Amino acid sequence: MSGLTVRHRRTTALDGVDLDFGTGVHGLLGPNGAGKTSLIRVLATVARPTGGRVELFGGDLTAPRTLRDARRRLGYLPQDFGYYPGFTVREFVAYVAWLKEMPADTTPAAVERAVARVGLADRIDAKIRTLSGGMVRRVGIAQAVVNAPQLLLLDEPTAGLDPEQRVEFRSLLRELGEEATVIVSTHLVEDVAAACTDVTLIERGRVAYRGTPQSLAALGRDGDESDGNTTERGYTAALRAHRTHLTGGGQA
Ligand SMILES: Nc1ncnc2c1ncn2[C@@H]1O[C@H](COP(=O)(O)OP(=O)(O)OP(=O)(O)O)[C@@H](O)[C@H]1O
Repeated sequence: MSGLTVRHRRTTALDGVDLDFGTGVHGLLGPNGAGKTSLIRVLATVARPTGGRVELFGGDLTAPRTLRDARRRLGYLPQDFGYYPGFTVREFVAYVAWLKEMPADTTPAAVERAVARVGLADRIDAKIRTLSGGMVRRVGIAQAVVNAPQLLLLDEPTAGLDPEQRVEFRSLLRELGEEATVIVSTHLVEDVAAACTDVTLIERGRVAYRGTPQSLAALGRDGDESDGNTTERGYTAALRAHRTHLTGGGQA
């Protein structure tokens, strides 16, 4: 994407963002309201940019053919994902597969595979309304991966997962990132450190930092240990540097 701009009335959510993403797990970090969701929504083709250019799978997103092709090839877990509580897990994931125009003959096996990947095989025929919040979140991840997407967009996927599930989920992320482009927004710096191949820090609609989790951690290596781990301190240092830069140096 180049010059990507998203405005909501008078708020500028993204302000001329240039980024490209290849295979791997890309973490999007940033404070509340930084613009992470706006970025993911554009890539998921559910929001139209106000300005700039976005290419997905080699085509410009404004072309109807690219748009339709992209929708089949991507997986998306929104922050608040809508589902039908009366559907079973199997029915819901199969419904999403149908929306993505997956071939009917391969759908049942793909649904079972996706549900097994998130550790819900034993609840596949349970109605979603009977599941816990963390399990519903995992159904959200299953529906996002059912079509083995080449681009997987996850907005706060670890919210509501317990620590054990988070650890399992990170290993699923690493596995998915071996073959696909995975973009994951999170507030949890530890998710980034554990699962991401690179990290992009968004602040006030701009890219404040991009690098590996290791290089982000290096920024926080010299800090006070009572101020969190090195990645958290690196995050704070990168944000601070960006804010200083925005205000013309030294006055922030
Ligand atoms: N539909 C909307 N209408 C008006 N303003 C919006 C809308 N969606 C987002 N915004 C504003 O755009 C900015 C960026 O929001 P966005 O949701 O992209 O941030 P975020 O980084 O995902 O935040 P969070 O971590 O809180 O989810 C914020 O100032 C937000 O208030």
